[in-house]
Amino acid sequence: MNRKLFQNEIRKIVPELNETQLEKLFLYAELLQEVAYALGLSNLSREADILEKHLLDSLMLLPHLPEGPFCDLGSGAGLPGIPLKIVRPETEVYLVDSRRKAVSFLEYAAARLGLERLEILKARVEAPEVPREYFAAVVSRAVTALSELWDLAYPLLRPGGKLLALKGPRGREEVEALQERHPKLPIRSHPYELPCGRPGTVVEVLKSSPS
Ligand SMILES: C[S@@+](CC[C@H](N)C(=O)[O-])C[C@H]1O[C@@H](n2cnc3c(N)ncnc32)[C@H](O)[C@@H]1O
Repeated sequence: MNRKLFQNEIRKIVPELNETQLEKLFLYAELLQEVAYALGLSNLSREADILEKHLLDSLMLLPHLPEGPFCDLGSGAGLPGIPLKIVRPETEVYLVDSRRKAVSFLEYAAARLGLERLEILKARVEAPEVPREYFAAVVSRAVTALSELWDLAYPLLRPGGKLLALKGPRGREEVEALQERHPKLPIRSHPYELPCGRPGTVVEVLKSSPS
């Protein structure tokens, strides 16, 4: 996907996107291509693939993302957290990853992109320094199966908050496994398809408010 096509696709999701945000998305794509790939934090080396399969894919979460602070669990090179932060600059965001290499890249990228109200934590998400019952959403891609992800995200979410997981073709099986464990848990699946034809699903799991 070239830059022009990317721009058109992004504007379908974020009609109010401004030039600064667009420039930041392109700069972030360059950092993924030049730095994250060399560090082994990204498996894609072509800008066209990075724009579509990393950035556009991450932004598929946006229509489901509530207002309020969110945490990217197992952020790696910043996916999906950094693209979401670029288009929601006022939102408080935590990027959490246990790997030093990932955190060093995240700190470098945040400085180059001039991102504020951004906490980068080198920690396992189970660790006490990650706020509990605080986040309106926990977002995550390519970290672990949905059932385990729910166990990790649940304590971080405020009541009424939601887990938003980007899942590939195995998403349906993972939803069924979680639903079997928790029959009453409100789970919704939002399927999508990237322009290259690759299917994905945003899985949304709600932490109920006490009644
Ligand atoms: C395959 S990478 C995916 C990175 C990124 N989310 C993406 O989509 O490209 C998984 C990342 O999750 C991190 N991770 C796995 N379990 C974690 C945990 N319990 N706490 C914090 N980070 C974790 C790993 O260190 C790794 O960087």
